[in-house]
Amino acid sequence: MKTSYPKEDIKVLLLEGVSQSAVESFRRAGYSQIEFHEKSLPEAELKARIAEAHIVGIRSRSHLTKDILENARRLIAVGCFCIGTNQVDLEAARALGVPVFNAPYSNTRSVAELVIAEAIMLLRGIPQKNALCHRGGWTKSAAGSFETRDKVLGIVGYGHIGTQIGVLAEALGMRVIFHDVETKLSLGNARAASSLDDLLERADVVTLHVPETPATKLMIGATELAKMRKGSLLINASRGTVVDIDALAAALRSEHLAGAAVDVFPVEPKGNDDAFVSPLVGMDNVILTPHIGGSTLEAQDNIGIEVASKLVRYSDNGSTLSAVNFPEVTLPEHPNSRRLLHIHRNVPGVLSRINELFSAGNINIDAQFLQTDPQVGYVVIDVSADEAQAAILKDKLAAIPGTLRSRVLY
Ligand SMILES: NC(=O)C1=CN([C@@H]2O[C@H](COP(=O)(O)OP(=O)(O)OC[C@H]3O[C@@H](n4cnc5c(N)ncnc54)[C@H](O)[C@@H]3O)[C@@H](O)[C@H]2O)C=CC1
Ligand SMILES: O=C(O)CCC(=O)C(=O)O
Repeated sequence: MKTSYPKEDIKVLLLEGVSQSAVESFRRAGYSQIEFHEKSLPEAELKARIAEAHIVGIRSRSHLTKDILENARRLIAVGCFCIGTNQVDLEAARALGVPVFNAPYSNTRSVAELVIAEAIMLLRGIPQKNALCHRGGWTKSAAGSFETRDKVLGIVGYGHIGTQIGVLAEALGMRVIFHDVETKLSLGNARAASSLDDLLERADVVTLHVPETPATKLMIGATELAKMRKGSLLINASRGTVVDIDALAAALRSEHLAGAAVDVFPVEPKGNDDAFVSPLVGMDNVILTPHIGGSTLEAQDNIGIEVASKLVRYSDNGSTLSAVNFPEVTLPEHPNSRRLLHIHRNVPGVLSRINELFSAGNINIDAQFLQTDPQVGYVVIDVSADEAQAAILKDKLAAIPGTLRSRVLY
């Protein structure tokens, strides 16, 4: 059957060593042209490779800027094999008619477990004791070493990760307070702090779980660090832009903070062979991890399956359920119809032009699905048409002013 993109022609570009479960999911779904890279690509190479691809899968390192997306003429969808989507210019992707998918849940437990482990380690002063032992030292002492029980954990960003941390922390006997821009249902005995400052002033351990947005950029700077309790601890496994890293280094040097655990950095190496540079390097009381909060085999395996299946579903069936930048439609299968997709700028008149086209051609519409957001309209039309009629319709759809993408799916 003639479609706009026969499956065997669809090129899938997978970067940053996304799990093999993703590769297997694409193969099982009948996609054979899969290009897999262990690392992120340098910008020029990324631009060149993505220009050939119909589907691209990335993690947090590859920045899909407006320029790169506009150059990716064949691209139909982007998969972020992670939670964060700040590395993609979502507006630019939407304006080009490209939905972006992610995995909003699959690695949250892994981050939560790491944060709890780090809170225990920091409260016991283990990072500095461990470092000293490695240098042949020995400090058998209880000074500066605390149980988690009855300590106050302040969670900034009480979403999927923050709430799980709260539940795990309460099981250890910690008292949990949180701050969020939204009103949130408290789980267990957790209580909302009256403000970020209130949280910073009360918590023994502050842990950050907000997304990267303009509002969270440098949310924790010198002023906020000064508000934290003397001897308290900071954990950041959210995004490197959330904390002023030089101010954090200064707060640790002055011993206002007793320690920190940092998984994300304003500038991160592009891959495992690149050097890591940070003002926190060499501080024994700081746990440094290479952005591996969500890097467990379980999480990566699940993410691979979750995101690949969303991309396959969009490519095979047109469903955009859970796209982060795009009108969402869930579509039933109509195997006896032909399915046409039309993505357009949401301006008056497009829908009537689409419908006129079918009535003028005397083509029966078996089902029609429409979803819009203020910028983009997405229409899926199942029709009784033969192959030649579908091809003509697709060309006519493509000629409607305001069209971003059109496609014969099956
Ligand atoms: N280190 C790692 O490997 C990983 C890091 N992450 C990062 O963690 C972030 C959080 O993940 P989830 O909990 O799943 O996201 P989520 O979306 O479920 O929760 C984020 C919470 O932050 C709140 N928030 C947003 N802006 C805020 C602000 N200005 N002030 C206070 N609260 C604000 C939201 O209302 C929401 O409740 C992700 O966006 C990602 O950047 C996620 C997974 C792995
Ligand atoms: O594992 C990754 O590549 C990124 C994890 C992360 O930061 C996320 O899921 O937002």
